[in-house]
Amino acid sequence: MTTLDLESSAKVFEPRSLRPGQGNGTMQRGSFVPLSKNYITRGSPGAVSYHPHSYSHPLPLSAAPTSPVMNSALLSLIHQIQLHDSNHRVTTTSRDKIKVPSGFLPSPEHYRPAISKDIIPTPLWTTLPHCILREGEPLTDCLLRAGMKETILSIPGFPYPYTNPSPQRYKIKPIRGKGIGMVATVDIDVGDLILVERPLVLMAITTYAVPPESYLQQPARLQEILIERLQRQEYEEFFALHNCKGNTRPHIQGIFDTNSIGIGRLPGFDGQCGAVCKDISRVNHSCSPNAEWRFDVETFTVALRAIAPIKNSEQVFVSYTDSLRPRAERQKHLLERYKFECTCPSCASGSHKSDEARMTLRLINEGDKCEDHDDPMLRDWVHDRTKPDDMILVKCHKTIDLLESEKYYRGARCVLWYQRLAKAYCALEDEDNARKWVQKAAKLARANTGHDAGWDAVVKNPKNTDWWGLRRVKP
Ligand SMILES: C[S@@+](CC[C@H](N)C(=O)[O-])C[C@H]1O[C@@H](n2cnc3c(N)ncnc32)[C@H](O)[C@@H]1O
Repeated sequence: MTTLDLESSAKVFEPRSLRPGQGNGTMQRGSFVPLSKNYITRGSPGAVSYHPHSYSHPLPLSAAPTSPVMNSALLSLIHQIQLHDSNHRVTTTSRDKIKVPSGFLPSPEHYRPAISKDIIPTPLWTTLPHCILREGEPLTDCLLRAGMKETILSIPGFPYPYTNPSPQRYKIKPIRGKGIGMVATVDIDVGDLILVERPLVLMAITTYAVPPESYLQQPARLQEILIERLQRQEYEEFFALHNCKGNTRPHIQGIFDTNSIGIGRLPGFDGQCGAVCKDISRVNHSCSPNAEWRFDVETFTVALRAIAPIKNSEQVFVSYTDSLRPRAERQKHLLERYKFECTCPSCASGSHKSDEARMTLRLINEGDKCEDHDDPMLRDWVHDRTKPDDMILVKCHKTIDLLESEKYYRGARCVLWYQRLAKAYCALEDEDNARKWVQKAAKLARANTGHDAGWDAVVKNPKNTDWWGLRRVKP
């Protein structure tokens, strides 16, 4: 575990509150561009203001952190253009074929910069984003490492606007035997957004992968300083969260260890980060989860989306563990780490059927040679006419049957089987099945990435894609 020097940390402590009218408005490295009146600071509705950047970085930065002067409509337009311009660009003119997205779903790490070895992992307490776009929008108190804030602020257009579904699609309420949980208040389809939330707090955790139980254990004082910075409402919301660790460790650490959401890597730091949210941290666990969270650095929010259909009044679940592991291992991990015994259908059934199905899925994943932009299984089938026409259909249907029997729809490896099946039906010119599976692939792509990843265009017209007829069955 990395140890952090509190003495030197004090030098990089940034004030919490955003006061109106600060800064001189000149742009230099390490300072912000003043914001337009569309940016509103906390506690000063409508004020023209920004957060002065008091931290001076010892390293040359590749780009000055900027915050463009533009309104949210313009930001949203730029976002659309950037999305359209990404690797997964789709062309919808009738002349060109629609490109079916290849390989895995896009990685959320496209902003990950090269990390300078000179960066010392000094902690930096700060508040992000540095401004808000709408009155009442929450901010996140962060414990970062040197260089992270600059890298995040150098993302063009940061922070992007975000909106929540209206009316609200969930409520937080007591659940028998599970403390508090989240329940759907409408029917929610696969890929649909349940909510988007700015975390209460966010922490850069480690520079390397470590066992789950120890990875959150920052020195307690660092966490305390972070919590002391919270505004009154967020402070109360943080302390209202569950602490499953009792008095085995400081209370704040217990809350972190119970409620932290692993959000992976953030720009400017090669280690893992975690966030605690007011509502998303209330979602309980199932080994057959119906929802998945994903951190989006541009909006600085966690989005919770359905990965399986959720009916009105049903509980929303995520997975706290590697749910393809055998039941006994999952139970052990959940009991040690979160102090509960899982009673989800897969754990409760007590039969070996679920373990066997999950073991098969694990082996299938491990043996799968699909890489980012190359899927040898599909490529060989398309080009090698000696292979049976239904080879891909049989493999995909077998795997998807297993996934569906286990109600397991998590991650890019799982979505890959739906993508493959959709492509195979396009290649075989089977229009009805192509439409059915392309639609499922599109919904799961959205559930896993937050956007359609190029699949919506394929849904509209599978016959106009570059996969259509690639493996036309000879008459
Ligand atoms: C991140 S919190 C989830 C919200 C929590 N239920 C609450 O009351 O605030 C994790 C804790 O919720 C409880 N929990 C989560 N999933 C559960 C489940 N499937 N069965 C029983 N308890 C569960 C455990 O106490 C666990 O330590």
